[in-house]
Amino acid sequence: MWWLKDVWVIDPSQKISSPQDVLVKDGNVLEISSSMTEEEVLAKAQGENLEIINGTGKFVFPGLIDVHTHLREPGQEDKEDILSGSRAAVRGGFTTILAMANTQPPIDNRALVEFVCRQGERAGYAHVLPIGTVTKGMQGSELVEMADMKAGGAAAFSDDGKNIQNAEVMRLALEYAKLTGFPIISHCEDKNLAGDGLMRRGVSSARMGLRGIPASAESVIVARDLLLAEETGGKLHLAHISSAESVELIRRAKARGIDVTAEVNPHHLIFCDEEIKITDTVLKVNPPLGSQADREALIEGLRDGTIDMIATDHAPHTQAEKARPFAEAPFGIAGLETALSAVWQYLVKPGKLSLDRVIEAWSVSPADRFGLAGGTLKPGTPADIVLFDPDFSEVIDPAKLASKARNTPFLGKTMQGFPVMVWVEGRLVQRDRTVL
Ligand SMILES: NC(=O)N[C@@H](CC(=O)O)C(=O)O
Ligand SMILES: [Zn+2]
Ligand SMILES: [Zn+2]
Repeated sequence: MWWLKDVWVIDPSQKISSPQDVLVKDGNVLEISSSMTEEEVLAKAQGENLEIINGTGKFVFPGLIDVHTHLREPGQEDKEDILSGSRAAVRGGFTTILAMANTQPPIDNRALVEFVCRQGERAGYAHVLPIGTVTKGMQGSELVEMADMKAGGAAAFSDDGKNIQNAEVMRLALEYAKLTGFPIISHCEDKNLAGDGLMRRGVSSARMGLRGIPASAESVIVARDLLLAEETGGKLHLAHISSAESVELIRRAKARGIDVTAEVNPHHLIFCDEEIKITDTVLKVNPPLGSQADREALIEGLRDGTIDMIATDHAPHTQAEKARPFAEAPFGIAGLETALSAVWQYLVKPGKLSLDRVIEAWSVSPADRFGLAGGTLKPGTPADIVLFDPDFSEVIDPAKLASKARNTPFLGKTMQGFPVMVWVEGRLVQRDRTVL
């Protein structure tokens, strides 16, 4: 049994944000209360071994749920695999991760869904839930067998990495997915507008002489998908929203009652196109980083609830791939191990976002939208818990990363604010930044 003493508990699902004590027993949260005596706790332990953690100055919140991670297994295990990715997850404070379907082969049938579930269970760290593709082979034309994949353990459907260009296929997908109750996760990118662009089109791309991707490459598909969601009554989730224009479209759609949710990645909240260097591909990501005005609009959208969730879009790549010239390197930023710290340091500490809102957006909302366990510390629920130390500082050292990937903009930097203990179903899986 665990007694987390004098911690600041943030649980937006129960409207708690105050100093409390937390008891964890038999894999579940037993009790949250602000007045526990040693006698009471010992009586509850019923002779079981009791570990007391002094949490003064630290936060406890429900484990983060990341609805957008690329774990690369099967097929590209040199970039990441389910074991390394789920270890990286608990190191970063995530107790549940949704694994994107753009593996090799893509997760487009029940057998593959079951394979990902099984590898996640074997790894035994964060809960790993597979996202199935929307179309067979991610080819954008023929729908997968959604009900069968749901029965196998899929949690959502997405052709992430590629946009479904054919609007009729997207319409059918939204309609058909209603049978499962799952959202279709859309990677909004018009292929023709994006062309072979390398970064967001604007002053910076012009200055660097790099081919640009206009903001409209995203927003025209956001608009299309919102219209299709309205027409079908289907559930839509928009991945990695990156522009002010998209935020405004979502705001209006929500006012109309369209069943849409949206996520934003930490890198779009923290960096902008001006920071990209042609000699360093680490900020080469899809969708590309926008302008400062986009970044501000994304923060405002997250604050006012237009954007529901934060998600890492953890996109691991090998060092050899990322060492290629800018035009040839793959898009993607690895995020699992640094994302929470980055959000703490760049957004919460400077007062741009409250920690309560961050937990709501990274734990409660994902659980609600995708119908997942977690996102709460309600007594009787599985203890997926994070103890976060805002003062803990660490150099992002490649030797310490649990992920196979090194493509993070924070490599070598000193960061502050980290999860220092993480439990999955009451089992301690990370302590003092070491995965157990
Ligand atoms: N985000 C990225 O830049 N890359 C992702 C694909 C994606 O999320 O669209 C990847 O799979 O590497
Ligand atoms: Zn994508
Ligand atoms: Zn992605």
